[in-house]
Parts: sequence; C-alpha cells; structure tokens
Amino acid sequence: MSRKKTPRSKGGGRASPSSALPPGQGNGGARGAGRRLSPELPPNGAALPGRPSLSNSGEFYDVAFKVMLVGDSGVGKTCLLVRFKDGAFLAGSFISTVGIDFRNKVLTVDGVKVKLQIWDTAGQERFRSVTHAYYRDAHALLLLYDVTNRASFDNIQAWLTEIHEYAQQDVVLMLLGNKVDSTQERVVKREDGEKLAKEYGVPFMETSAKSGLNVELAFTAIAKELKHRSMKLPNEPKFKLHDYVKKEVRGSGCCRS
Ligand SMILES: Nc1nc2c(ncn2[C@@H]2O[C@H](COP(=O)(O)OP(=O)(O)OP(=O)(O)O)[C@@H](O)[C@H]2O)c(=O)[nH]1
Ligand SMILES: [Mg+2]
Repeated sequence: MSRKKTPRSKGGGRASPSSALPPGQGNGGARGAGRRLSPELPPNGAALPGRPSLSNSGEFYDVAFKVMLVGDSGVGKTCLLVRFKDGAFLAGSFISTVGIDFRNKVLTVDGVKVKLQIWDTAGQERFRSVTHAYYRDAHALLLLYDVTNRASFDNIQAWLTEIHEYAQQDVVLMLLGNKVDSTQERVVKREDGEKLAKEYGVPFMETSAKSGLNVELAFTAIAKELKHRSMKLPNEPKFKLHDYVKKEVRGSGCCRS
C-alpha cells in the first residue's frame, strides 16, 4: 500500500506572542501553513480513505481533525492536554499559556486511526484576538470551566457567544467541568454543569487532569463523533455523542456521589 508522508516537525508547536501574527505565520505549528493553520489537515479533516498518512510522531493515521481547548485562564486546559498526551499531571506552580500551542495524538476508534491535533489556547483575555483566528479551522472544541472557580463557570455563556461568532456552525462542542478531585474546594455543583449543558444542548462531563478522571473519555468521544461524521459507512448506525457520553460517564462511576 502506498503511504503518503506529511511534512515533519516536532510533536507540538507553538504560536507564541509573536504568534499574534496572522494564522500560518507564527513559529512552530503554524509555520509554513500559508493561510491554513494546520498544514497537514485537509479542510474537512479527513485523509483519503485507504491511504494512511504519517503523523509528526511517526504514527500512521487514516483521518485527522483539529480540536481546540478553550476556557478561562487557570481552568486546566494545558493540564488536561498533558494528561491526555503524556498521562502525567503538571503539578506545582501554574504557568499560564502564552498564545497558542498544539500537540498531536493518534487514537484508534473502531479500527480507524484518528489523529487529533489538539490546540491549547491561552485563557488570558490579552490573547483573545490570537485565539479567535484559530476557531474557524477547528472541527471540535472542548470548553472548560473549573468546578472550584465560580467565575470560570459564569463565563461559559460568554465563551459560547464567542464560539458562535468565530467557530464553524457544525463544530463539535463539549462542556467540561474540570478539577473534580478538589472536593473540598468545589463551588460549582455537577447539577449546575448538567443544567447549563442541557440548556445549550451540548454534551457534558466532569473531569480531573490531576486524577485523569474522564480525560481519555472526553477526547475519545470527540474522536468518535468526528470519525463517524467523516466516514459514514453504509448500514452503520448513527453515532450519538450525547448518548455515548451519558452512557460512558455513568459507567465510569465518576461523578455520582
Ligand atoms: N486539583 C487540580 N488542579 C488542576 C487540575 N487541572 C489543572 N490544575 C491546576 O490548575 C492550574 C492551572 O492549570 P493550567 O492547565 O495551566 O490552566 P490553563 O487553563 O491552561 O490556563 P491558561 O494557560 O492561563 O489559559 C495549575 O496550577 C494546575 O496544576 C485538576 O484537574 N485538579
Ligand atoms: Mg494553559
């Protein structure tokens, strides 16, 4: 089988403050991308069926998608990504993300290799205009708040407004309430998160980058939805992201106390 090579770079990339440049002109991940931010990803995110591509880490994949992590500064976006990518928790002092950064991970979903190019955005207000430019190419968005920080939850509505303004209409969206390991400090109830998610019709789960709770599930659910959307097989039942999340979260016994 012929295998197509994609341009090589390091496993991740960064568009740093100088990355407040137009998309494709930052250093790192966006370098050489022209107008597009994700040089390896075709507009619909899918590689050609039957022709696997090689990811930056040397892994072959069948389809590729761009996922963005958004939410207030300090909610745990970077930690969630590091937990998912490396299986580790970034303990210690908080280093706020500057600009935007990405990491790739290839998952196997129903026998299909799905590459997620995951963009970790800066939550700080001063980088907002940088991140706006990246929304339009995103196939999925993980919107985070911190269950120990009421303001981060109250800001979700503003984030949704921003998403509606800058992202594609059919973007896959999921709401995550992070830091559920901090039971003593919790100020946002699970029910509040569920209610808000229901109001906006988005799937919801609580996560912990520290313990790893539901982290794999959040990304896998997104990957499954995107894969099903791009590779509809005849006679295959329609994948329902809401149902899958509900079933799997309950199954994990995570957030039911
Ligand atoms: N207890 C607990 N702490 C967490 C968790 N996730 C992140 N943190 C802590 O929260 C702080 C902020 O985490 P980051 O991942 O850097 O936050 P961020 O959303 O990337 O912030 P910005 O880059 O500024 O947008 C750090 O001190 C982390 O150690 C979690 O699940 N549980
Ligand atoms: Mg960060």
